[in-house]
Amino acid sequence: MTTPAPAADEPEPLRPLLARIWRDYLSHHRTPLFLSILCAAVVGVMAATVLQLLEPAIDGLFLGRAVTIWGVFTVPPGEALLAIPLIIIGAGLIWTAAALGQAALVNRLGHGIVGDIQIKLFGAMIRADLARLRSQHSGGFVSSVLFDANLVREAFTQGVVNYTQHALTLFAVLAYMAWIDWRLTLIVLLGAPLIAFVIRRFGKRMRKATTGAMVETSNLSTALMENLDGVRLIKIENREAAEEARVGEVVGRRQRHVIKSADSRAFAGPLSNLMAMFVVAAVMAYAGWQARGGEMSVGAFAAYIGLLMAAGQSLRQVTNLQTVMAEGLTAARRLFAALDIQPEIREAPDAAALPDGPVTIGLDRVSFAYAPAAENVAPTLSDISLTVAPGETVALVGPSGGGKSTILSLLPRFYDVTAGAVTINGRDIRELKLHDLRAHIALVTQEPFLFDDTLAANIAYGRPGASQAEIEAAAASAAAHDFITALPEGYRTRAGEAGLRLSGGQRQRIAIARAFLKDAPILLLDEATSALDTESEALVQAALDRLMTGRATLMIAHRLSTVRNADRIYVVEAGRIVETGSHAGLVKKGGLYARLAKQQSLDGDPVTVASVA
Ligand SMILES: Nc1ncnc2c1ncn2[C@@H]1O[C@H](COP(=O)(O)OP(=O)(O)OP(=O)(O)O)[C@@H](O)[C@H]1O
Repeated sequence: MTTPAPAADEPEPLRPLLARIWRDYLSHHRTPLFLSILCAAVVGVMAATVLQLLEPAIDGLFLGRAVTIWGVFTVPPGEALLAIPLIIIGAGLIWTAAALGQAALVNRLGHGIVGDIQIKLFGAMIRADLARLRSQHSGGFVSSVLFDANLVREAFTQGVVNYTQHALTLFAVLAYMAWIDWRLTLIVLLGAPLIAFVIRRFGKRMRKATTGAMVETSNLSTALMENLDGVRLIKIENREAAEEARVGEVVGRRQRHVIKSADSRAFAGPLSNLMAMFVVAAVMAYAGWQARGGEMSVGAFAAYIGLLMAAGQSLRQVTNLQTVMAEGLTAARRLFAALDIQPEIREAPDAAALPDGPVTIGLDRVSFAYAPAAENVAPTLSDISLTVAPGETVALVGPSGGGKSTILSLLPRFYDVTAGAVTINGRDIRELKLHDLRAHIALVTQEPFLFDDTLAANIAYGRPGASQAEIEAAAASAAAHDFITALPEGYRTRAGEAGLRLSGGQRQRIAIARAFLKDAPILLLDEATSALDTESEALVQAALDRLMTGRATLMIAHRLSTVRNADRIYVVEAGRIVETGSHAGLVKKGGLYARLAKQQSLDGDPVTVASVA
């Protein structure tokens, strides 16, 4: 239920990670990236440049001296009143244009990258092996797609673009400061590592806290989804308050991490400010003492202090970036780890096409285990052999947990066999194109899944280009047309999570219509009628009988009444086939099947052993 915490302290392979972010995401957007860095550079330099104007402004405007602007233009005393405001407006316009350009470019780039990551992540998730998807709660994926991708964006915007801006501001400010008084600047530079040290310490704490918050966000998303999925159970067991408390705990844990991280971020500011104030005080004392001796003008003094404050600000930003970067890189590591897991069920490079037409299915001495073989643990399936020819219906029956559903899931390669082979027309399915294999199979399960889309789209899910006439013909064959047309919006009625709630039998008939439309030569039925009442079952069974005609059908049924007409019945117990034959033959044999049939007749099942025998 909980997502394993990414190890916060394990060494980060930073270079390959950054190289990959560059290769996979940034390098596709070189021009906007270059432009945004250029804009950031202009913003950075402008911030320092405007501050530097303080010196000529004060000296020119208040003291009426001739001043030199940026060491280049000399302004006579009478013109400073006009020149300096005009220069400030000019610099302000450039600054603003660059800042606007930077924001627009970074927003597009950053969110574009988030989109790229989200699409890639979803692609990897939907192509992942069923075994892997089953082993992880979907809440973890949701939180990764929604939140982790954004952390990477923040690292990019803050890290790449803001870093450039603040680093350049810092560099330009220090250069101006050195230009005004290099000795003083040297003293200031000696104080800088102290501020950096304080900020780094907080950064480390913050990084730890944000890693924790990331894990708890994923747990929260899991808890929320689980509660929505299990809402009926929660209500019937009166567990609302208990669930509230459980989610409250996760929220609380997440909150603690988030507060710690926010505290570190917030405390680092004032504390480094305090340090900066010490430096400013020292500079004031020294500069004031120098000014007395006439070695520093008032303007230069004011500009120096202004620049010093700006330097403190930029230094704080630059040092703070490492926390954002650490956060983003931790998220990137998680994302890349998820993206890098290659599905084990893959198509062979020289996979053969499977032509359309009837097929024969075979299982040839198949063994299978969900987990890697361990001592003293029997595999889920052992030595299973069976065949289904075109037009034949073969049934799997047996006690719960025997392995029937597992056999079915081997055919579309949801899992691959551990030993033996599943074949189609005598050819191992691992040698076939995966797309062709699955295109040859229609699957109808006990609880068919409907998307939150129209009924027409749900029926045509396996054949998106199907015409309305084809959809209606399939629905008619599945005994679904009449109930669909009786709905106010007919085929345009929305079904699925937020749409119309259909009865079990109706959903089943939509699934059968889907299978009719797919018109695949292999039909897999996994307890397709066991959830239905007798009346629904009769309708669905009639539809299924029509669907099975001419196809190779492998079906699982708990109610033996539904397998009575099967060409062959395989009785599966503890992963092995223990009996094979027709209904009548197996009843006569007096083995496990006969016992099951007897049990069901005692339970009032409509088919009794006597009625068949
Ligand atoms: N995804 C899975 N991972 C690990 N073990 C599994 C998985 N699915 C099923 N099993 C195990 O494999 C065995 C066979 O299960 P399977 O669902 O194939 O039986 P079944 O005969 O279809 O049962 P039922 O009639 O109750 O549906 C069971 O012991 C089950 O616990």
